[in-house]
Amino acid sequence: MIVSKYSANGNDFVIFHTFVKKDRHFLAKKLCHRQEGVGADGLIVLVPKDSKECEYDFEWQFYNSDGSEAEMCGNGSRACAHYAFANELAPSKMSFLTVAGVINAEVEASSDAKGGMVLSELTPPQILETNIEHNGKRWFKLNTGVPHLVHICDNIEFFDIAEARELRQKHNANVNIAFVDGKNLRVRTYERGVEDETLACGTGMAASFYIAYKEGLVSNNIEVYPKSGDTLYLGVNERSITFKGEVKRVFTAEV
Ligand SMILES: N[C@@H](CCC[C@H](N)C(=O)O)C(=O)O
Repeated sequence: MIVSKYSANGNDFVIFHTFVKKDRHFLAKKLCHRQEGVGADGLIVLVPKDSKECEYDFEWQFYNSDGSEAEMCGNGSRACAHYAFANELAPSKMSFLTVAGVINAEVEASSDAKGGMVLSELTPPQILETNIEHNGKRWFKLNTGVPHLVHICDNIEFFDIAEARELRQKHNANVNIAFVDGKNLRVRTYERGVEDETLACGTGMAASFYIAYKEGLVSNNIEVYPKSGDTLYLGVNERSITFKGEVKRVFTAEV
């Protein structure tokens, strides 16, 4: 099979397209394995939509590296949009169906086959809890396509992974710490399904940004810096959160 490997600010994915819609959680585990597979945080499979009447361009299946299926993946949505456009499966402005709902994405005109800037509009954020207390820290829980916990911290250099693991289990959510850096935000994320910190998490950056915005700590248009050190541009309007950043096609190969 021919697959492409993408990096969206360090969050990496194996991507392919097929006519066949079926369960692929074993394949995800195999392909994402860092030593014995291609190596990635997740697997994305583009499949055709159910009928011509559907208003989106295609559907996707998303799996974490441990084989679990997730409702959505923000960085994956940008990598997927670039893949779809580069492989002539969709126009540069497209929409596709995820378990969380329809995602709109746009691949910028300056992009080429190797990558470029891609914007994704996430499903409307839902705040679930605003006052979870754990080890003397305040956590927010919200859904930006998948569930996230967010803590606004005063030291982004220290991310307690053991604590993140506990919280992830207890709340079945990804876990983020966010630091207000001037007008912008630094974010680190422990990802469910990867079961470790990743270099970037799109829905995690969006969740952190939304909480910081709601708490009056940042404006409605800011830069967000994930662990990889890259810059993403996040914005919120009355409908949704948009985020934009570079994606790179690392390689395409037969595996
Ligand atoms: N990396 C993703 C999120 C992927 C899903 C997540 N690990 C989960 O299981 O909830 C992103 O960029 O949003």
